Amino acid sequence: MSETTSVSDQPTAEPTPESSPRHIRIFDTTLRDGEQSPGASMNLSEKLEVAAALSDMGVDVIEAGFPIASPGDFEAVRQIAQTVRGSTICGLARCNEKDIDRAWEALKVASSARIHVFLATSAIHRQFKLRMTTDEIVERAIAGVKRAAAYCDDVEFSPEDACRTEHDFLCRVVEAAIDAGATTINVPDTVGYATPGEVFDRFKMLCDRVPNMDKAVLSTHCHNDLGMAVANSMAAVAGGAGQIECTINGIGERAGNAALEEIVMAIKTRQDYFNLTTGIDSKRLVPVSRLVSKTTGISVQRNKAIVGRNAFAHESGIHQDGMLKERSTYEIMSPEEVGFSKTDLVLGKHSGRAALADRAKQLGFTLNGEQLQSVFDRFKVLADKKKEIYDGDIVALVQQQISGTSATQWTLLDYEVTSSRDKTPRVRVTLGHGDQEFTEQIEQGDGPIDAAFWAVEKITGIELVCKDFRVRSATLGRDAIGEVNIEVEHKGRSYRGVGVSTDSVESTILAILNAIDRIAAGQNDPSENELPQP
Ligand SMILES: CC(=O)SCCNC(=O)CCNC(=O)[C@H](O)C(C)(C)COP(=O)(O)OP(=O)(O)OC[C@H]1O[C@@H](n2cnc3c(N)ncnc32)[C@H](O)[C@@H]1OP(=O)(O)O
Ligand SMILES: CC(C)C(=O)C(=O)O
Ligand SMILES: [Mg+2]
Repeated sequence: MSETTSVSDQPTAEPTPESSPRHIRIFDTTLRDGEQSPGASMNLSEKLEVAAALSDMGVDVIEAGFPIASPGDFEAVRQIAQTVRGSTICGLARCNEKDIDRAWEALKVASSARIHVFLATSAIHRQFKLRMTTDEIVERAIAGVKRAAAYCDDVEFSPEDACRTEHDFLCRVVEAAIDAGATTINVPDTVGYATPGEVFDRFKMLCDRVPNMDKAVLSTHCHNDLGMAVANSMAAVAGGAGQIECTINGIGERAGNAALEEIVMAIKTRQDYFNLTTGIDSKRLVPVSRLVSKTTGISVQRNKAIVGRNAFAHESGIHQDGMLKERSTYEIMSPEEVGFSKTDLVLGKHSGRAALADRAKQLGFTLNGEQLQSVFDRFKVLADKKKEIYDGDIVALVQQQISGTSATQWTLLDYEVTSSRDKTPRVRVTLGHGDQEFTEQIEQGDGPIDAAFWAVEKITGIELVCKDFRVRSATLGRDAIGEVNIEVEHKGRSYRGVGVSTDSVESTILAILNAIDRIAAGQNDPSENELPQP
């Protein structure tokens, strides 16, 4: 590395912003649009818990529901308005008297309340859904905003489907809504159709063309039908928006809304580029994500940005090696920043020695080069069989190494077992000894384990009396490692053996071979062979 380069240097964004960052309001609509996700309905106490968590996290505005929708929604908005402090509480209303009156009825107890009035403006919605002319839409929008403004001074107006609305008409409606008292103008991409370039142009167009645009905050509300909700939200901000509407985990109607955690971390991580800030405590993102997932029953996909289980997990050896040397090689933000406890170096078939040695060390084992190589070779064989390697797997592999199995003179090359309820088990075992191979196939014994004993005895010519046989699961999961511990008697002396594998027959054969190695080495005191604890 050259003297002038620091490890924390990221590629420089152009141009480098010099002014102080612009604050972006975070408007969370998990409890309203998020709840519109099929199957995501929440009950009153769940909504209260989520609202409190959102407020604690620093959300500026919480859209708590759509009070006219049902008595339950009304009560949830009312109780959230009554109990949650620190955030503005908002309720949604169509552009009609009943909706707006009902919304205010629920919101009036809030210390800071907002009525959010919406009316679609696009030609498709005007013609087919509302069956209204452009003049009627403007008139209705004005009347709705005025009614809301008579109740409270914080009124948001959304021209629904704004991103498919003709520019001229959108400007006309927005100007009229601001004149009528709207303090926030939300420009939704209701059907997730827009692209970032188009969103930027539309917001810029509104800033340039609507004469009273400076009297209201512009807001963005993007849906994720084409997977562009977050990118579109950021484009809106670049075009002049000061508020972003989003939901935890990106839940919402159809493919969902822009994900709050992604927006917040994009702003935080790329402050060098965007020069923006939010009031969100990013350490709350993972806990709140978990809460919403548990409450709605909508699980978070493993590879979900920021809050997914894999978001800070690295499995590849090359990445893990880089991470162990310097974390910024493969992490653009720290897991602790978003509320995870730590980076997860997952051991699996793509891992290398550096990560294996590191994990063994964390588990209390310091391996020398030879030991590491031996454990690594068996680790790779195991990793080919198992999807995930748990800490218990590593402990078992290292213990096997320390207890001397690697020095075996007999090695298991192959085996095949056939067993059924009524028939005598059949086992074929192939062992290696030096550069020789020996295969024995027998049909004998009470079960596959017994048959394995017979086959190994036959090949090695060493007679064994099994005094103790224990199998325990050394790890978790259905594909857990089975650790077999045996005590055998040979010529009046006792010997122990241990074997580990995901297959209990294989663990048994490995344990027998381990005991046979001890017989050959004269290690007949079982107490000496006890496995060291990590
Ligand atoms: C883009 C969005 O996310 S908008 C919010 C969507 N969320 C929801 O719809 C969830 C809650 N909704 C509900 O519980 C119900 O739809 C209710 C209670 C609001 C209304 O129920 P209903 O009175 O039975 O009406 P329904 O839902 O069948 O149809 C909607 C009506 O509202 C009208 N409407 C739709 N948007 C608006 C609006 N912004 N302003 C005024 N009227 C509107 C429609 O034209 C239709 O009227 P019509 O029956 O005269 O044709
Ligand atoms: C109510 C409005 C803002 C909405 O959810 C949308 O247009 O997607
Ligand atoms: Mg929406």
